[in-house]
Amino acid sequence: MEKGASFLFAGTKFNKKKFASEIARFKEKKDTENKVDYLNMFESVNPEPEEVTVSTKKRKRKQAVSVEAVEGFNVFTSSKKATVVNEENKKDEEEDKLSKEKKKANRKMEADSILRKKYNIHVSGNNVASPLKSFAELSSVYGCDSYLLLNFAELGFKEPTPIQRQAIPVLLSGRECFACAPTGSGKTLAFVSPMLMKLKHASTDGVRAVILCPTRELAAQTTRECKKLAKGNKFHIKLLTKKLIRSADLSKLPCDILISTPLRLSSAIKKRKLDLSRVEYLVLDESDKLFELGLIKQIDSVVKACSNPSIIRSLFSATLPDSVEELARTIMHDAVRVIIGRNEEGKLLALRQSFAERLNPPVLIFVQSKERAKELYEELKFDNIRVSVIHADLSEAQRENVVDDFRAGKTWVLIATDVIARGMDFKAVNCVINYDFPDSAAAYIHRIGRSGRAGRTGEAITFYTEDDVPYLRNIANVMAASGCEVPSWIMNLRKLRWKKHRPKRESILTKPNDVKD
Ligand SMILES: Nc1ncnc2c1ncn2[C@@H]1O[C@H](COP(=O)(O)OP(=O)(O)OP(=O)(O)O)[C@@H](O)[C@H]1O
Repeated sequence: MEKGASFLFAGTKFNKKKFASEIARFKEKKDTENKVDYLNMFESVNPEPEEVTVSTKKRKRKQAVSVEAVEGFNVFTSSKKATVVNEENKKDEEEDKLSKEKKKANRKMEADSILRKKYNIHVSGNNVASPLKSFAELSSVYGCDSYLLLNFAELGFKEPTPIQRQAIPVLLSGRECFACAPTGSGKTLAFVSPMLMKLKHASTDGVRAVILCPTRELAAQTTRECKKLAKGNKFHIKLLTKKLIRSADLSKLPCDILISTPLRLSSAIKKRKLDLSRVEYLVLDESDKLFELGLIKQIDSVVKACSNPSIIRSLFSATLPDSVEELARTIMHDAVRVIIGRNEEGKLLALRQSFAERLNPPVLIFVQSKERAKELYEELKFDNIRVSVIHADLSEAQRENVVDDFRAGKTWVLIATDVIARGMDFKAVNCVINYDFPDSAAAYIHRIGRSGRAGRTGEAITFYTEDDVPYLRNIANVMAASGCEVPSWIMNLRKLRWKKHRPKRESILTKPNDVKD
């Protein structure tokens, strides 16, 4: 299965003590009342819809205009009044400008999100550059030299692939990036093109860009690709070979882009044959394989040798194991994460990975419908964990059995929906996993209230996909108030009015429905 996990998830510890009074209030009331209560309590609602603000402003502006028409006759008699009117006009103009800019920014965000959805691009990070609509934008927006576009055409590349659409503008905007896209999806062009565009021309100032590949064969292949893309420009593109290390004085070698394996490059650094202090771009290609091969020490020495403080580092990978994420986090600053692939597949992978690393039963998993509860059960039942499911299609007696088994520790993981879990008392659940994002703040509190009962702390993990991002801010306050560290980009999101948020999600099943075991 493709391991390109296109998911995002966040964990929070829910402090039951801190929320004791709120939970008590919640329990006592009916659902609809609760919703209002919690929305107010955690300020999840924008109390002033934008429409209202805009129309108020319009009214104000109209008033100012009518004042101006009358006051205009008095311009010479009352300069004070004229100044006031002028100032008001200026203020109005500024407000107008701001509102236009805001609308433009909103339109751009919408267009970006439509494009990302179309190409299954998932991003995280602040102010992520817009995805490319076409290769032509490289020239119209980013001033790309014509040779590169000619080379694309000559190679028969008509449209950017999804990873190219997003990773290229991210790197061109000067951001660090870690990108995950399936094998054969055009990652090489995604990191080589911005490199060529930023380096602009060949120089003899020493090594300016480094690409690390896990094996000699891959390094040689990347060198060939790189040369094809740079055709027409006189860049010095070198593959670090044994022969090159032996024969040349590397410090004098004209080299714009150096491609190597970590082993070979770190050994050249050790022998003080290379100065990498001017490197502006460092790419770790196939970073998942670099780790599999245990090359962390060598990678580390290369990262350290590339000591230019304004260096842009990027990681490209076909899968996204924890080791790669961890490295990305330690070596990069303010990096943008770009993932190409399916959301639901990512969630399932994340769940399996989390169980493989640590399973601390009892674990309660919430999904948004009984169909999805059954699907997730189908996926997990053959994994080596004791899992069961509870949904409305089970008889009363069956449901009771399921709950009894869970309480007795016979099953470790229970999959449930909000409806069925309401009112059931699962004692001492260690971890609640919101596999599907809750559809309201009330549901979130209901769910995480199942963990860490009787004053103990519990863990809550919430998976979210692109569809859920607009609603993240609405649970952020609850998370923050319970002592969880919430990333600033989530806190900076706009608060939305909670609609019943239950987006249509892709099936959880990795096998088509008609394939039976
Ligand atoms: N925009 C494009 N349109 C058509 N073909 C492309 C495009 N970009 C790259 N290719 C071609 O797709 C193939 C795969 O590209 P590439 O090797 O870069 O993929 P990759 O994601 O790096 O895969 P791997 O993980 O196997 O290294 C290559 O033959 C490349 O020339």
